[in-house]
Amino acid sequence: MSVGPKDRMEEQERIDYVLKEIERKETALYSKATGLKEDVIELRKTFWDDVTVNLDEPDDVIETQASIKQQAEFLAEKERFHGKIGDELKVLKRMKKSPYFGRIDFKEHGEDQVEKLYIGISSFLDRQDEDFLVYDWRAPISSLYYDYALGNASYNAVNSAIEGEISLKRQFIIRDGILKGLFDTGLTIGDEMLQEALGHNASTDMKNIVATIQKEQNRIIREERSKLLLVQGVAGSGKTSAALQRIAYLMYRYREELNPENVVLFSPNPLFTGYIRNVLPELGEANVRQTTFLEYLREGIGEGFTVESPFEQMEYVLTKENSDAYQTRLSSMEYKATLDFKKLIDNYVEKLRIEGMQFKNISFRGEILISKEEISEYFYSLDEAITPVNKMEIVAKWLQSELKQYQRLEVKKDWVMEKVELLDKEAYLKAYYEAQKLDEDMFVNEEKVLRKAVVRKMFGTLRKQIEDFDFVHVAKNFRLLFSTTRELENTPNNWNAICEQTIHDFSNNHLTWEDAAPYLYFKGKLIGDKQERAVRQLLIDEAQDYSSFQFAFIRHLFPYTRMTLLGDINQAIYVNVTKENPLVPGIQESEHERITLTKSYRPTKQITEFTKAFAPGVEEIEAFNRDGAKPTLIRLTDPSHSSLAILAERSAYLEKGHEMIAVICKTVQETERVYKELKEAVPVTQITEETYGFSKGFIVLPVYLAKGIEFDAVIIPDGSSSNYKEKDRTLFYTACTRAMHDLTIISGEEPCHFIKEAKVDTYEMLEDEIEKI
Ligand SMILES: Nc1ncnc2c1ncn2[C@@H]1O[C@H](COP(=O)(O)OP(=O)(O)OP(=O)(O)O)[C@@H](O)[C@H]1O
Repeated sequence: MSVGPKDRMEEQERIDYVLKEIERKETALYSKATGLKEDVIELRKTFWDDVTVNLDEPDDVIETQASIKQQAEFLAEKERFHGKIGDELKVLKRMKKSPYFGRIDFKEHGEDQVEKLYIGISSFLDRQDEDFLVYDWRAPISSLYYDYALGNASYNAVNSAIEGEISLKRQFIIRDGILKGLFDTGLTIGDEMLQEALGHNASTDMKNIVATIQKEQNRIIREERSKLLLVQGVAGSGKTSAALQRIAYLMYRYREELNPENVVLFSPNPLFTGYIRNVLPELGEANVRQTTFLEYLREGIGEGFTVESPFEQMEYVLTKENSDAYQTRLSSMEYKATLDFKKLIDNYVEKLRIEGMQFKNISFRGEILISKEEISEYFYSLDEAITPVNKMEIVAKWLQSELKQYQRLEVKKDWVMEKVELLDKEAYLKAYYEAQKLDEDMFVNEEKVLRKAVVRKMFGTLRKQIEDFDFVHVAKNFRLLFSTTRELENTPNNWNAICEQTIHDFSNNHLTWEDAAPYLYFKGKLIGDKQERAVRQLLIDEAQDYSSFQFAFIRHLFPYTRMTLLGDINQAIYVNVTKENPLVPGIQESEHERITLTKSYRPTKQITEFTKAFAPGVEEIEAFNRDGAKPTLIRLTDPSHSSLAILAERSAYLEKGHEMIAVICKTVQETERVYKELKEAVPVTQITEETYGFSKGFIVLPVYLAKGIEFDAVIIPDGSSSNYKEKDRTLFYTACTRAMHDLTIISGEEPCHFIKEAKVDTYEMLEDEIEKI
């Protein structure tokens, strides 16, 4: 459909009009904000003037408290209001650049008038606050824009479906208030806009996609019925984008009930967390709780252990094939990823209800006050039917009261007076005033009070230990699981060897990644865990990398939470976790909705056509129709020329205008080697597990840190058959699909067999070109 100059002029006039209205609103808000700011400053200055302070009688104290509270609330309300205006102003500032991106003309059945609906990042009303000049993209009516072509259409209003007809669907590219592009389309969202969105250079910050959300992605964003939403999507199909717009949608839809703290997003690594941090603020929403599962586990496990990261586990798998313990470790990983292992833990906890629970002595100044045997005796004297967690609560109460007795005895001992001198000034004064209040001999009292103060302070640590259930020897109990449960049914053949290996790691206070979630789960079974009851929505990106055990544990931790799992089985890079992953089609899950995305938007058509030949899965992969050069394979007779080849490709890509060029390696070992060689020649950044952000330029990183991220061009420095074997298929596929515009694979004479699976006309081959230079 063609758009004429008249349409263009009319649309620009409307943009100008809306911009003027935005500016008017902005001015009004600014003056309101300035007034409020002055009020807040004044209120802070004169806070105490309006508070009646009288502490003579208990009644007066209560009245004073009420008065302070009232004044504080008044101030907080003003500050909140000021903050809200600030947020509104931020949105208006963004709207001034591009007030909207879409328009649909919709005639509701039974109405005479066609309504022109303009859709942008936020709603904007006219000056009478009556008509919408712009509709928020998340408003129910805006779903028309994403879900329908021209013709019959409907959307869900409060209680019913509104039916009608769309007679026009128009898309705008507006930059700094100027109309740069205008397309009418009969399709859902036209190709032109997508071409424009995807044709840009890659960025260090992810962009929002609200202007070009596709119908399938819109389903993910707006799905509200299911408790569990499973999204399997091929590389670059917009899973992360949909997840973030979904959060923005839910925050809008449930703005009365949902705060940023009620939503948690698990992402694969800190670099990725940094990469997506701007999407929600750009849409006018605050960032929700974002963390990695590793961080979450480390926090729960505490400081007693070093916890291996999934990346360290991965590096082990990829580089330690020759170590003696390798096979045992692999089967340990496999088994500990399963629900069988969870069952084993559950059975073991059941056994501990009857016997064998390990405790720690409660000691004070080198002397055992309450022995572990006494604690055990008390524990097992309680009714067997009570769960261990509830029993621990009872034991803790008992210990606190026992402690009180010891505290009383301790006060009279000689050592106490020596410690009195070490009391800080505040504690000393407190004790002194307390003594003064007692109606007896001041001198005698002072010593008594000071003694008590010293002992109370020193017993404080013990009380805290009991409060934290630190009288239970969780680590020893877990370790004993591996020495008392030998040769069980359903355990792997080499269970004994696995047990020895686990005990060895444990004795060094080290938890492998495969043990981390099981240990925390076990800990929770004994002393209770931090169930996240306030969390309403949990989104897990790269969900293909979680094991069945980890999922079961997450469900246990988030009992009242709706979950969205997004991932790609093709990119499951961790060993043995995929078998029972809920993303695998056919895996039984109750009350769930499954959405599959098959179109890949990130890479050019040429890259997708090449990579889909060796994609590990069986599902269809459809390329988005964006043109680029075919991927290049550079075969070297002398592999030591690899750096030269990388540098030549880098120069060519810079010349093409690429700003983010990544050399993606298989392992950290390879990354370090390549980085060392390259940094002698050009500025280059190495990305490690601790990297929280990166700038544009030339970077080197292992594939598992590139998960979820994209680059203008990707160079794979060693795609030889000696480096990538069949078991590395998902790694190789993940590395290749990070490229938006260009992909180069360098190999020795024998490229990995995945490349041979691709048709020869899907890539360019250069042989010995570099060597000729
Ligand atoms: N509807 C869309 N409009 C514009 N851009 C889109 C759209 N969908 C996806 N993209 C772009 O495609 C790229 C890939 O998206 P995203 O990272 O969300 O995909 P993904 O499925 O999470 O990828 P992967 O699994 O490979 O990490 C991003 O640049 C994103 O902005």
